[in-house]
Amino acid sequence: MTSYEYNPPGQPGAWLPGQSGADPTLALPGAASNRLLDMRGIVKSFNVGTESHITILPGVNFHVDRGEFVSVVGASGSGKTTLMNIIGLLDRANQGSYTFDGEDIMQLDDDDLAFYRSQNIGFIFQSFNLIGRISALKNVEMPMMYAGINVKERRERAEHLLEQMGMADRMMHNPVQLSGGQKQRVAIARALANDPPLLLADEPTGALDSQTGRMVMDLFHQLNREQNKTIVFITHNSELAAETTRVVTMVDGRIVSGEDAATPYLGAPAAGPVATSPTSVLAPPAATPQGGGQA
Ligand SMILES: Nc1ncnc2c1ncn2[C@@H]1O[C@H](COP(=O)(O)OP(=O)(O)OP(=O)(O)O)[C@@H](O)[C@H]1O
Repeated sequence: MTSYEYNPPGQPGAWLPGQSGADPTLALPGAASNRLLDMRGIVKSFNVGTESHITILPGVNFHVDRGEFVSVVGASGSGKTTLMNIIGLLDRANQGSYTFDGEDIMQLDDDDLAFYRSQNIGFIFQSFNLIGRISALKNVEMPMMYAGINVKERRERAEHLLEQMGMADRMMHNPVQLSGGQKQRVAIARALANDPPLLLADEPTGALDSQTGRMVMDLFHQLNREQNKTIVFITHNSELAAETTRVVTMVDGRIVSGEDAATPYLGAPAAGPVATSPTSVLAPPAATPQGGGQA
C-alpha cells in the first residue's frame, strides 16, 4: 500500500507513475497486474412503476489501469452517475462482469461488498457529503472508525491527511464553518482515509467557483502523480476533462469514445499536464504518523 511520505516531484523518493508496482510503461500488453478494474457487458436497468423497466446502461465495457486519471464526460442523463455507482460498488449491475484488482465483484455479498468498497474506493461528491454536526477531523476519522482502526491511529492519520490538504488550522471546524473549497479538501482527506487505490469523484468541482475548482483539480493531479492514486473523474467541464490522461465519453448509456477493448494495452499514459500552480498544493506532512499509514 502507498506510504504517505511526501517527496516533491523530481526529488529522490518521489513517486513516479507505476512506481509502487511494476513500471506500467514496461508492462506487457494486457498485463493483469496493471489493470485496476475491468467491466464487460455491464447492463443496468431500473424498474419504473410495477410493470416496466428502463435500461440505462445497455452493455458497457470500461476499464481503468493503475495510475490513470480518467475523466467521464457526457450530457446530463447519459448515465455517468449510474456507471459511477456501479464502479463504486454503491449499486449492482443486472448483468455483466466486473473485476476490481482481480476480485470478482459480482460474487460478493452485500457485507463483503461494503467492506471491499471501504478499503478500495474513496468518494468525492459535488455536494461534499460531509456530516455537518461534527468537526472536519471527525469527518476524516469516520471511514477509519468503520474500518476498525483504533482511536489513536485514526486521529493521527486524520490530522496528517488534513495537514496535507492545507487544513491544519481548520481541523476543529464543523463543515458549516468552512468554505466550499475547504469542505472539498476535507472530503478529499476523508476519501484518502483508508488509503484506497481508487478515488471516484462525481462533479467534484461542480459546486465551486472556477478558482477554487482549479485548486481542487490541482490536488487531484498531485494525488495522481505523487501518491499513485488512480482517479475516475466525472465532469461536465470539458476543459478540466481534457487535462486528464484519458477522456471517456458517454451518450445514451453507451461509451462512444475513450474506451476501446480492441486496443492492446501499451502502458499507462504519461503523467497528466503540469498543474497551473507552480507549487504543490499538497502540504508536506509535519511527520509521518507512527503506524498510521494503513487501514
Ligand atoms: N433509480 C432510477 N430509476 C429510474 N431511472 C433512473 C434512476 N437513476 C437514474 N435514472 C435515469 O437514468 C438516466 C441516467 O441518469 P444518470 O444520473 O446516470 O445520468 P448522468 O449522466 O449522471 O446525469 P447528470 O449529468 O445530470 O448527473 C436518467 O435518464 C435518469 O433519469
